[in-house]
Amino acid sequence: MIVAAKAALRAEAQARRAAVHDPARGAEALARLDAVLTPHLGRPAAGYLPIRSELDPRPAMAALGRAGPVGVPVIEGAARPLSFRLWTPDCAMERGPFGVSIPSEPRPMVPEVLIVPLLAFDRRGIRLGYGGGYYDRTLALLRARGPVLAVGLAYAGQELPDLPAEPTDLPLDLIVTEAEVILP
Ligand SMILES: Nc1nc2c(c(=O)[nH]1)N(C=O)[C@@H](CNc1ccc(C(=O)N[C@@H](CCC(=O)O)C(=O)O)cc1)CN2
Ligand SMILES: Nc1ncnc2c1ncn2[C@@H]1O[C@H](COP(=O)(O)OP(=O)(O)OP(=O)(O)O)[C@@H](O)[C@H]1O
Repeated sequence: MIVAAKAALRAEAQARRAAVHDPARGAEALARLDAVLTPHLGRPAAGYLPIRSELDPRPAMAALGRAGPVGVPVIEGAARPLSFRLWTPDCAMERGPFGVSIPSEPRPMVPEVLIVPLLAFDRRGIRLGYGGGYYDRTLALLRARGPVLAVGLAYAGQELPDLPAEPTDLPLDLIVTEAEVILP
């Protein structure tokens, strides 16, 4: 039931995000993201390299990278948590699974602060992703090891009133949009 409801929402959420994708909105969201991340500069962090109409977090990742290690996610296989490879703005990249760019050099790192991509979110911090369950498995693993800050980065137009949630869905700690910072 929930799995089918999520699948139907994904197509709608992709279209909604594509419709609000915009560099000016992205810049406003990144200004808010910088303010949120400033107290965490120096902690190991992870961002992501955007695909489709995802908001581009690379300016924030570059700032984090001047203060500490920054990684990006790598799919290790279905039903497995993500791993993270060290990323710098000029590092050599290659094409990974699902057309996502990953650093060619597999220098592993473990993030404590994560900028998380998403298709849709709600005010409770529930997120809808592409459906692999990768971030849920990854956050479960990282949170079992120590304190983690998971920050969803999205356009305000990606909000939906009440996303269907499974027991494995772990809420985000914060959601940053061009309009506001949401504390679930
Ligand atoms: N930029 C970015 N990097 C990321 C993620 C992400 O959401 N965004 N991920 C977050 O987990 C992981 C990649 N996960 C992904 C999973 C599926 C698809 C995808 O395109 N799925 C197809 C369906 C494919 C199928 O059914 O076989 C689709 O949505 O059309 C893309 C990325 C790791 N890196
Ligand atoms: N920690 C977990 N342990 C076992 N199964 C999990 C876990 N997290 C998620 N799953 C499974 O993965 C499936 C897909 O998860 P979900 O719909 O939350 O993906 P998503 O958050 O949209 O995708 P992604 O995180 O890859 O962007 C779920 O239906 C669930 O069965």
